Amino acid sequence: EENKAEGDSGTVDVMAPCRQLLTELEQHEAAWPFQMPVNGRRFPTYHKVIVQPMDLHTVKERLESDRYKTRDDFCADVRLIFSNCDLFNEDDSPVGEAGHAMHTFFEERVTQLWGD
Ligand SMILES: Cc1ncccc1N[C@@H](C)c1cnc2ccsc2c1
Repeated sequence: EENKAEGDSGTVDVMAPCRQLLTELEQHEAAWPFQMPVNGRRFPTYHKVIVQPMDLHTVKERLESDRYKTRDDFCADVRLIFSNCDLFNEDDSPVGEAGHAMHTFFEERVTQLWGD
């Protein structure tokens, strides 16, 4: 869906880079723990510790339903995935290591795309 902003040459899709970056995150080899919401039955303490769960599928649904008005809104939800991961998982655990790898990759791409 095109963004409503009118440039001089028609609409400008300001969220296109976010969709591209989300696809790269989904395809990353370390994305496996973050594709879908954490299952509370498999991890009964998770929702006691993590007050705002987030995952890549939820980010995709929000992006596709125009819930993000700026790229900062998008980045804040993606960063929530990694802060939740840091809080619940040991650094030297498989999920913890995957979270660090994904977070490093994400911040490097944010700098390349938006360079601020
Ligand atoms: C990101 C995260 N944080 C804390 C706990 C879980 C997870 N991920 C889930 C998908 C997950 C992560 N690892 C395993 C291993 C067997 S089932 C399963 C499910």
